[in-house]
Amino acid sequence: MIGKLNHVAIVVPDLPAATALYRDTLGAAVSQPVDLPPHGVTVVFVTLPNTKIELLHPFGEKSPIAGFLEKNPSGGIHHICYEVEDILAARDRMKEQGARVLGDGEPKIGAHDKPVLFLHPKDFCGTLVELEQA
Ligand SMILES: CC(C(=O)O)C(=O)SCCNC(=O)CCNC(=O)[C@H](O)C(C)(C)COP(=O)(O)OP(=O)(O)OC[C@H]1O[C@@H](n2cnc3c(N)ncnc32)[C@H](O)[C@@H]1OP(=O)(O)O
Ligand SMILES: [Co+2]
Repeated sequence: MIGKLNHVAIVVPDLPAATALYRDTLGAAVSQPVDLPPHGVTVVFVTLPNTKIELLHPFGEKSPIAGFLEKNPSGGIHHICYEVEDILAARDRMKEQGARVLGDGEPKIGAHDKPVLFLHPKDFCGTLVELEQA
């Protein structure tokens, strides 16, 4: 059911430093930072030939990544995002299979203006999974 790997997300303590690392040291194409208040994150996208890397930093008081950064002060891989053709069909299938869909179960519009959902890391081998409608 899942398709392409859309992105791998890394939570970072210092977004300008991480941007410089990917742009100058690794030589990648890096976007400007974008604040996404409904998601509680500021995001920088690194575009690679076959996928993207999402550099994340908490935005606002109630960021869902604040706890992760506290536990991983130098940063770390936070989630992996797979594309699906139909987000609502994917959600219903996940529920039928017994996987926990996070939040209220309704898709939100993600960083690429497409609907996204998150699945509990304890149900997917310790990895937080994001599904994005292609
Ligand atoms: C905009 C966008 C986009 O691409 O379009 C984005 O990606 S936005 C990306 C940011 N948005 C999200 O992440 C939304 C979905 N995330 C959430 O709802 C939350 O972050 C949770 C995944 C439920 C975790 O919440 P919180 O850190 O408050 O819970 P917690 O500390 O009680 O964690 C419960 C257990 O899960 C583990 N845990 C927490 N976050 C984890 C992660 N990212 N990867 C693997 N394990 C993780 C904890 O260590 C703990 O395990 P132990 O009990 O064994 O210690
Ligand atoms: Co993401």
